[in-house]
Amino acid sequence: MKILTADQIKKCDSATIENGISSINLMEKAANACVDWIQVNFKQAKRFLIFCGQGNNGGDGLAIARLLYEKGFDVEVFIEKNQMKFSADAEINFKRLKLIKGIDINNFSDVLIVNNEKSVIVDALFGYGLNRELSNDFKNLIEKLNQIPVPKISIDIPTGLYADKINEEESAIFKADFTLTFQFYKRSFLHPETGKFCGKIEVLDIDLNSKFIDEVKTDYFVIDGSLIRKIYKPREDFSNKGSFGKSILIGGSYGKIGAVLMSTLSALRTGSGLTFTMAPECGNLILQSQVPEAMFIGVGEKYVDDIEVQEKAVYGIGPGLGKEKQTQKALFDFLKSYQNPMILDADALNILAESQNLNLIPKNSVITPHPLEFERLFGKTQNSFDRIELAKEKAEELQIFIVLKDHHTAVITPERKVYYNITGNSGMAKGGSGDVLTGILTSLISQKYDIEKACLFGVWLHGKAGDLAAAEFSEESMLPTDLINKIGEVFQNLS
Ligand SMILES: NC(=O)C1=CN([C@@H]2O[C@H](COP(=O)(O)OP(=O)(O)OC[C@H]3O[C@@H](n4cnc5c(N)ncnc54)[C@H](OP(=O)(O)O)[C@@H]3O)[C@@H](O)[C@H]2O)[C@@H](O)CC1
Ligand SMILES: [K+]
Repeated sequence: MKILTADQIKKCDSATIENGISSINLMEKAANACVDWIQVNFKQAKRFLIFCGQGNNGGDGLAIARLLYEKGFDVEVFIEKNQMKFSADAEINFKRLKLIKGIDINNFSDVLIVNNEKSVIVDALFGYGLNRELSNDFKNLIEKLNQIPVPKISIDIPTGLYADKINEEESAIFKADFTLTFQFYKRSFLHPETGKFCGKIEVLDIDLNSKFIDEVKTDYFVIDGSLIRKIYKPREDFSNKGSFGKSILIGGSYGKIGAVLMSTLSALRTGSGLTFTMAPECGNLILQSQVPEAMFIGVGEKYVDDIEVQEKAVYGIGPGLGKEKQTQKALFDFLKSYQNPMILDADALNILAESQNLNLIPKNSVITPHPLEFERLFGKTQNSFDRIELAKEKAEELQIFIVLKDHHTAVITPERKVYYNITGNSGMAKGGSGDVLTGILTSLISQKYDIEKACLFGVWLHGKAGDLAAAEFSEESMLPTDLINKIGEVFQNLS
């Protein structure tokens, strides 16, 4: 799914209107989509307190107020009575609303502390039209609303957030439990500094002009289920273990054998035909007894001191590797003698960061840093938006894929495209989750998935398995090994 900027959404809006539907009817459609969702998800609510701005986001709020009232809910509307100069469509909806006797229209300043647990606050103050910091009056209102302990819904975007950039200063931002957004994810929903204000995101389809959406150019995408269905290749009949590639996971050191073990197990669970673990001898017994399906190649006693080059294999290097001098030398020797794409993670990245010898990374390789590893490799950035920009530069410069791990992991391609993943949960923020991802990616690439597609599929699959694990064990209790055991269920649901 494409992510558009606020500017592009505005153009998409116009293209939709030029194509037949009037702007007021488009607003009605948007409001109806919200009300349909609210009716299903807030059946028990009694009273909706709806805060409306003067633009079209406010217009949506005014239409939602009328429609909810018609469905039998109690509704109160809050506007800035003295300074209101509504947009054309908001004005029409305001007039429609005023015809209804049962809806109180109050001033923002009339907001009281609401303790009724059956009340819901709806934020329709600003949407994608926000183009500057909020005035103090709005900031005070939002701070007040954020204190009220009732469920909160934002229409399109939580007020105070921009659609596609980070706020310049400490701003007051409406803290939603749910954001009902129209047609597209906005970039700000997917970054940690801004996304934390959105709560659960529901994307509501309002039939915006599909030709415009198909043709509009963007570097930013969300990885959704329909994209994955196009990427997924079911296993062919009449095949043998040689048809599904050879994965070699390299890593482990004394005390960190578990990391490479989890990568190995994940590669197997993702379908790798032949799977090897290249690890120090101290891991032999552990690996052979825990993962009998994998073959063991001993390299060193307590840490990896050599990397064997094998034909027609895909290497995933780094989990639990450590940074011993001999290990560093083994990695550099290997990178100097082997130029095929590989997956580099964890200590393999830390070793490269210390040497700053990043040109040794073979073209089309995949690196999987978390934000701190990214910083060690490429330097500090001010925020996660800047981090993505730097990642785009580096992915192009080095001609590699960067899988930037975060709450919403992003895949950045050498063509500077950015794909945000929306599966996964905070139960995965535990040591070991990254090792699982390395195994999954190695496995998919060894099965001849195109590298970009393997990255998209891999991060999605990883998150999806994490979601199934969280549903069974809770985010707190789920382990990376539970996630590995759920990979199969994700494949079952795909086929
Ligand atoms: N295709 C879709 O997705 C559809 C979208 N729809 C809805 O339309 C919404 C976008 O509406 P919108 O363009 O009227 O902008 P909105 O956010 O209401 O702001 C209003 C105006 O406020 C101003 N302003 C800006 N910053 C400010 C500030 N800090 N303090 C004070 N004022 C400030 C600025 O005007 P300016 O002052 O710059 O002239 C701005 O234009 C969208 O989010 C969705 O809810 C649906 O109805 C139909 C389909
Ligand atoms: K809003």
